[in-house]
Amino acid sequence: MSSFVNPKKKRSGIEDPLTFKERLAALRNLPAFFRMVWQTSPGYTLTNALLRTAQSAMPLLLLYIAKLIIDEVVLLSKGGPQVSANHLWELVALEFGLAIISDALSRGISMLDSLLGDLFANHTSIKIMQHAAALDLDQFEDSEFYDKLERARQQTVGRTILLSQALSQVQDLITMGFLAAGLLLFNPWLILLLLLAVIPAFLNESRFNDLYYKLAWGQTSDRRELDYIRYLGASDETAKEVKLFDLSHFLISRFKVIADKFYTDKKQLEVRHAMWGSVFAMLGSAGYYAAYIIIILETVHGKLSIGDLAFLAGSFRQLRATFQGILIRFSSVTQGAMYLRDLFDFFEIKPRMKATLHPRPFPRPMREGFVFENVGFKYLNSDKWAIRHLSFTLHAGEKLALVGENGAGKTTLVKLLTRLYDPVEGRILLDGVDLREYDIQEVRTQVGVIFQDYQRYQMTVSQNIAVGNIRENNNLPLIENAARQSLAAPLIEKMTDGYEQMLGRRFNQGIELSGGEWQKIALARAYMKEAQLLILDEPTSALDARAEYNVFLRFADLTKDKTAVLISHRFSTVRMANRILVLERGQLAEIGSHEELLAQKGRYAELFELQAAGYK
Ligand SMILES: Nc1ncnc2c1ncn2[C@@H]1O[C@H](COP(=O)(O)OP(=O)(O)OP(=O)(O)O)[C@@H](O)[C@H]1O
Repeated sequence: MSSFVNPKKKRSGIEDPLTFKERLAALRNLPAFFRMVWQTSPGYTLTNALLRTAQSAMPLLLLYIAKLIIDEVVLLSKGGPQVSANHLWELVALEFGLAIISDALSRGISMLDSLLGDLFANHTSIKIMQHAAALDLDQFEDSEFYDKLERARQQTVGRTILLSQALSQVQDLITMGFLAAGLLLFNPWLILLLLLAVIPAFLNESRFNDLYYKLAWGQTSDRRELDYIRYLGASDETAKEVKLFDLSHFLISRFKVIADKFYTDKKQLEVRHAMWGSVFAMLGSAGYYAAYIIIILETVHGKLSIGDLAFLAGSFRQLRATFQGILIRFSSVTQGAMYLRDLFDFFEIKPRMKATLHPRPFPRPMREGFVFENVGFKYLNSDKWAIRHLSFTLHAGEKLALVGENGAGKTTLVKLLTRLYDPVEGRILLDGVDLREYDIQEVRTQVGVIFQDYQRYQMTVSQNIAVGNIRENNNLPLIENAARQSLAAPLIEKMTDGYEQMLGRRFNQGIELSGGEWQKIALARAYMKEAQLLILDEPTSALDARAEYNVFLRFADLTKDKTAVLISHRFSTVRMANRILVLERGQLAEIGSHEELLAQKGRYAELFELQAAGYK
């Protein structure tokens, strides 16, 4: 299979620099987000909301009780022996009780945030995997779709932070409501002063939020390069070449250039932010002290008690601090809310391949085989036909080899046979009925295929083989049998842990295999189920010539009564097939047996001679 990396289209969503208004609009994603959180665990969500509401009343209650205590102390200090201190101690006990409750609430809230966050990340990851599995293969090849999936996937863990931040934001707003109500009751003018103290600071913070965001946005592609260099410079997959080509100096100096530029830009902004931030903080403090002076004067003139003074000054201070907390959190909450859009967009993508309402069962046994009728296919992201005007029959029981130069369309043909894609033009018939009429799951069960770019699962040997028929995951005799058939058994028997041997270097005690060894293991997957059509798309390219020959001899033997398609660039293998189909730029060039095609002296004969000459 050959596919080029597409030049990235303009990436949607988050990467465009958004205005402040647009960022506010992103908050509209939050209700849907909270619905998802609710679905994750209604019990935890409700408890969390209740605890947070209770907690948001605490600052006001504590301040008010402190006021009552101060007033009571003043009264007692002035009063004679007839004044009882009982009430004072009741109040102190009440404050003590509230302080304990408030601590317990905080603990409960952070515990629930953390648990709910974990559950949410798991729930979302599962939803993403389920949704991705339901989509079509060609959707994964659309770069915009892929970006969405990538971001949705990366963001699941980040969203747990959003959860606690968004909840804290709501909680702080309620706290502010309570405190503001307290202030309003005593002196409405103080609210005006408060607004004066915080609004300029808010506007300043928003402006800097925007500047930070724009800076980060402008650096997106450099940042990706930085991540890429970091990966190249320190990863198991690249270590070999980095050493041999002595790339580390080159990579480090490139990294330094970009990273230093980031640092300088960020530093400039940080310094400006710190300067303006202090100016507006001063303004805020001036507002606070103006209010404080008013309260002090009113107290001196006897309009307010000492307790009122403490209460009002405390409320004012706390209101300002809470508001600043909201400001600081604001940018990360909106940023998080914008990423949510990617997640929701991803969930809204629907599969395009239509399932029939009344699917037919796969014929058992297949009688006629597959007929391609003028089949044409082009990939979603390409204007070029990968296959066009293709008509031929794959008879039941036949062994057909596909031959053609790189990019001729061999893998595409296989993908059409397995219904990873549907033809754009023409149709494929199975026993006279359009392949689309059959149950897609049945097609996938009855057709066994091993692609050239098969996955190397970083799992045990037995799991690596069982993926060919994962329902038989625990059926060791079947797995061992498959390994014997693909000629992988002798290799596995030499491993320390045999079938339980972990493969790949990612996990503890995993061992790395050679390309050919991996292929033998992957080939065993083909023998895990009783498929009627078996397809090997060049999964033997890393085997040496003798091993490939043996594998195909065995394959021909084991598929005696089955239909088989094989793709190989080695003609010694290809000639074992009953018929050979030569593809040229997506079209059928020749079809026939090895002898017939040689006699025709066409494309096949030319390619065959070319390879034979190489061995002379
Ligand atoms: N996912 C894809 N998206 C877009 N174009 C693709 C994709 N996969 C393949 N193509 C294009 O379709 C054409 C046929 O590719 P295909 O992989 O079927 O060739 P092939 O004969 O299997 O090649 P090879 O021998 O190199 O494996 C090529 O021009 C290729 O660039």
